[in-house]
Amino acid sequence: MPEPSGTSTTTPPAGTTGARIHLENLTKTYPGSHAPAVDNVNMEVKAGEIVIFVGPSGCGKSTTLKMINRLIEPTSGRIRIGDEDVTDMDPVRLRRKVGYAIQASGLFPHMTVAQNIALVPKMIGWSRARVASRVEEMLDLVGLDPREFHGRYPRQLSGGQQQRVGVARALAADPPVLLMDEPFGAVDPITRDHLQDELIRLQHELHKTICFVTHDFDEAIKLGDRIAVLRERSHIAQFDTPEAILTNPADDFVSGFVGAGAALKRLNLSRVRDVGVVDFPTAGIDDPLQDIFDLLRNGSTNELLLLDRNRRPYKWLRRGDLARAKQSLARAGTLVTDTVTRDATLRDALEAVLTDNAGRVAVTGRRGEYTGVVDMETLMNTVHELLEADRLEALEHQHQLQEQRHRETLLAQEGLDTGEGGAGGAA
Ligand SMILES: Nc1ncnc2c1ncn2[C@@H]1O[C@H](COP(=O)(O)OP(=O)(O)OP(=O)(O)O)[C@@H](O)[C@H]1O
Repeated sequence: MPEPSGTSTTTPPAGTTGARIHLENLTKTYPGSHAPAVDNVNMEVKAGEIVIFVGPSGCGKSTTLKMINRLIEPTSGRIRIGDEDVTDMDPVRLRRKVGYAIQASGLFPHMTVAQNIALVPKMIGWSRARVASRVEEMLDLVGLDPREFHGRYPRQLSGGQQQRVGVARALAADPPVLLMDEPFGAVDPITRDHLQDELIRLQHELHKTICFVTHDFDEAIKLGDRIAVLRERSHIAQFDTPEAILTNPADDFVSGFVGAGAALKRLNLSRVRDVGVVDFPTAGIDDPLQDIFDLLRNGSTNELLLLDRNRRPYKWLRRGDLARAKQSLARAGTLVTDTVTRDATLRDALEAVLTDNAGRVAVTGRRGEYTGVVDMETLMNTVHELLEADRLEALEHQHQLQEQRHRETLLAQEGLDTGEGGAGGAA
């Protein structure tokens, strides 16, 4: 279960979960073009999964995405959402089913945050009261305090906050499907990382079906349940899990996309919650000084983590720091500068651990409260295990391919056609 929400309501919205998307022979030829921009795409996105479209610039990612909510009308082919053929559906009705988030500029600058979020619910005729409460609920969901952000204009928000509002707006009418077109393309790398973590957290709560376009393969690995690597005209080069694409790229085109450093990229596929988060001795900032002294002097530990009044990690305190403490902890210890959540990737955790002097990082819950610690040793062991498992899987796959080829050769010698095709990836 997700941890409770931070600001007001604590129960996640009992909302609509995802619906299957089915693209059948979907084609778009822009007026005046000879060749199609998207050519005969067939793809099934399962209910509740995140599928990422990656591929070179101009290969047709956005066109494919925008045909799903008919911002671009297909030239031919069909789109199904759930059991319904939406190819000819009234676009206003369709947009009730499909939320859409783009880069921050997608917010209307002359409308407040609340007005931006209320847009689609109003358009589809929700009552004023229902819209108002939905706006509050959505702001809360994306981690913005409704009291503070309700009446602000987009220009009064940071890039990351604008992006959160964009996601809130896309989800406001509770659509089963969410389309995201490079939503985090315009923010700095750190904010981007946080927004990605937020999306993962949201998805744990909401289980929407999400199609997400990005240029960034690392982002694809981090967010995708499956990745569609597209070549020109949206032809599917490989459509598979991040693990499969990293360990068994279908061809040179896909390998080129995976790029160097597959081992490091592998770290983006596992999360802190998948490794052993260990307990660490802690004390509260208001605990009697003597108790803290005693714990460090007599206990089995020579270091502890001091928590603030909200149980957030505050300082690392070593036995040697006590000499400087005198009657107060104000000047003793080392401030905690970095923490990770349980949804952070191992890559984020490794980075935090590498920049920490003592080689560990505190893990926090939704409201920043302490939940444990990850250290270098745990990370190293996990990474070795992961890479070894990948290696064995790749060997097994190679072995299977060799056997298949061998079988085909034998059958061909017997004069029989096997009819087995190559190793395709498309659904
Ligand atoms: N409105 C349009 N009229 C004509 N051609 C278009 C139009 N929009 C896109 N195209 C062309 O269609 C092809 C696919 O464009 P699309 O924007 O879908 O690609 P993309 O993969 O999303 O690109 P990028 O990664 O650069 O955003 C490109 O060759 C583009 O020039």
